[in-house]
Amino acid sequence: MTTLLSPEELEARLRDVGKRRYHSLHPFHKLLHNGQLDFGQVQAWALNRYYYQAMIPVKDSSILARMDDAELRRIWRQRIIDHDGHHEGEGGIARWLKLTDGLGIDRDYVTSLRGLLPATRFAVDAYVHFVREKTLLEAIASSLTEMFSPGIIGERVAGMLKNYDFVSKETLAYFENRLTEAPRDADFALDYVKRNARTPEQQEAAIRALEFKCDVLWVQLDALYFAYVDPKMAYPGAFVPQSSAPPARREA
Ligand SMILES: O=C(O)c1cc(C(=O)O)c2c(n1)C(=O)C(=O)c1cc(C(=O)O)[nH]c1-2
Repeated sequence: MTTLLSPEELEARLRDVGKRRYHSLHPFHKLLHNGQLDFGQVQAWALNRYYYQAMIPVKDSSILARMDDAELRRIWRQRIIDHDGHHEGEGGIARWLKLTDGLGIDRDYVTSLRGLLPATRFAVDAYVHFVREKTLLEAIASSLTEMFSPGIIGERVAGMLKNYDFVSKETLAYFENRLTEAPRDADFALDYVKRNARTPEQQEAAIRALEFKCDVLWVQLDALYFAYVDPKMAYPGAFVPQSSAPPARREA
């Protein structure tokens, strides 16, 4: 890219990345939302995604540490609070564990990360390394997938509630907060990128950063697909579903 885009043109290019590459397009998500996965496959999704959730505040702490402007830090630190909460048992990570609890996976097993697919670990770690190694502009731009997340979250919650009797509004509560947090975070990050990508090279780098992040999300679903939907081989040590159906519900 050699010409400087207007802020509006840059925004259009960034939105176009989502239209082409966001993980809403991945076949695994279509199966998840349309009720075409069995219980064990949904468990595998929740267990692997726990690592993404757990590392988001680590990633945001790295970004925060690179900000030399107190005003910026005051805004960015809210993301860490959203995921960690102020106290034990609060925040997004705790809410994600309510989902894995609801799906009957032992908490210690989830948080031990012993059942993770290797590609989940590598993809998530790549995101953390990216924000440490690239420019602050690229680090912030890489969070812009959140521009697209309210759409997929709405689709996911409605689809899962309709199609799986082993999930409930309570177990999916994680996503409710994201519907307000994600647009707030994405609006701020988009405004930052539009104001601070002032050369064609910086604009190109911001677009590439968002593409990279789409890849981080996409390969996590590739890994789930090849391990649990169309397995050609077992992943040594990874979580093995015990059953394709949830255990029978006991009457209270
Ligand atoms: O459910 C989803 O599809 C989805 C997508 C994304 C995203 O697009 O990166 C995030 C989340 N959820 C999410 O819950 C979350 O906390 C989050 C933080 C970030 C980020 O890059 O800082 N993305 C996302």
